[in-house]
Amino acid sequence: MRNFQRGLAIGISVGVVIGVVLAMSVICCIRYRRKRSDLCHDEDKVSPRAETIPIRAHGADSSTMLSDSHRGQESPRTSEWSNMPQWLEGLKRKSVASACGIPKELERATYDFTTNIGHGAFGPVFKAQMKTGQTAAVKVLANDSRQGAMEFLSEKKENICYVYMSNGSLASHLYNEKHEPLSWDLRVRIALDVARGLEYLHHGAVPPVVHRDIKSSNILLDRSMKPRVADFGLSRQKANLHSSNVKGTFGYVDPECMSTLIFTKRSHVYSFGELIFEIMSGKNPQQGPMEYVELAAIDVENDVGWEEIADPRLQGTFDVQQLNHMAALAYTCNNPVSRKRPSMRDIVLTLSETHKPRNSRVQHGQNHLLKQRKLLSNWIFFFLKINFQTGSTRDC
Ligand SMILES: Nc1ncnc2c1ncn2[C@@H]1O[C@H](COP(=O)(O)OP(=O)(O)OP(=O)(O)O)[C@@H](O)[C@H]1O
Repeated sequence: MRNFQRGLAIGISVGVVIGVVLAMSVICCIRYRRKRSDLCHDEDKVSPRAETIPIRAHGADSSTMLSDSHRGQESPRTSEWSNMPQWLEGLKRKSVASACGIPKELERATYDFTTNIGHGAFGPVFKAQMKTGQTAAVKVLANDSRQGAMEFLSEKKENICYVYMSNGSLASHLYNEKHEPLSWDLRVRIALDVARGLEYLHHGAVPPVVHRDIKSSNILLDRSMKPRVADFGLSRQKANLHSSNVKGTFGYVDPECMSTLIFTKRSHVYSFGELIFEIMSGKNPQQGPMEYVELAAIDVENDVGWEEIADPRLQGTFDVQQLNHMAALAYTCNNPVSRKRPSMRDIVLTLSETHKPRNSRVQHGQNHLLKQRKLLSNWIFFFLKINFQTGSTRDC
């Protein structure tokens, strides 16, 4: 009996010890997993994540649509890859490859990668006719890519396929002779739509996103010439960004950012100012300093007198008042001191007012004139009344 009791006690103790050890291992395991997933989330917070930006009507991101439906799928790494040319190396990466489904589909959709529609810093871009009936633009990382594989992955992560923008880039319409010159009205509308996209990134997206590479070749136009901001390779989900080196494209980069190495929303505003001047003048900021803006600014008084910057391709067919408003706005965007630049919200308000149909602007102007006249007549009446009263007092 005593032996039995001792055995029972030992059994229970061993059982308890095993139970405790097991419970502790389970707890450790759970804690470890939680920690890992927290780490992953933290990485997400600072990593570039273009794919999380929702598309808006006039919106900012052109990089989702097709890829969203494939998010998280694993890529089938089959032997099909082994026959791919070397410059398709980027497609081998599982997250990139997963975006468009199986590589065979991509090959078929791009007619064996023969439908080249452009070439960027990462490599070639192809037009793809997907089985779903959608047309896509497919970006591929070239071996001699000017931008790194990491940036390619950060932009494309799961987004190698883009909504196809049949009218190509804004840059091509501004500079390529094969396109008709953009009308003035279209230029104003494009500037306003791009501003709305950026306003959304700054004030609508949570957390805010800074694109860091606003330029005319990253503005793509759909078949009804509606613009979308593309190329989120350098974008970040933070309001202020410290960077060890300056990112962006020469000519559009905020000079203040070059010295502080801090990229803010207002650095974005600077690039947008350059873009407005580019849209109005047809001169590419990448081709050198915008001295013509400073020269024109000398003759400007009360925000009037900017006409000389107008693109010669417009042949004088532009609204002078709109041009003056927009140039004055762009000039404030390019203020060397970032805190003196307007916010994207202010910019949208100003551009919307500029874009209003002429009639309502004239109406607005007339109302203003009427108010001024009324004020003047009130003053005259008041002045005469006083004089009359003093006159009659004197007479007494
Ligand atoms: N979604 C798209 N629809 C139609 N054409 C596109 C699309 N994306 C890119 N392209 C074409 O491919 C060209 C290269 O695009 P990509 O974004 O790779 O480079 P980029 O923006 O011109 O230059 P960089 O990579 O130096 O910023 C564009 O100028 C455009 O003509």
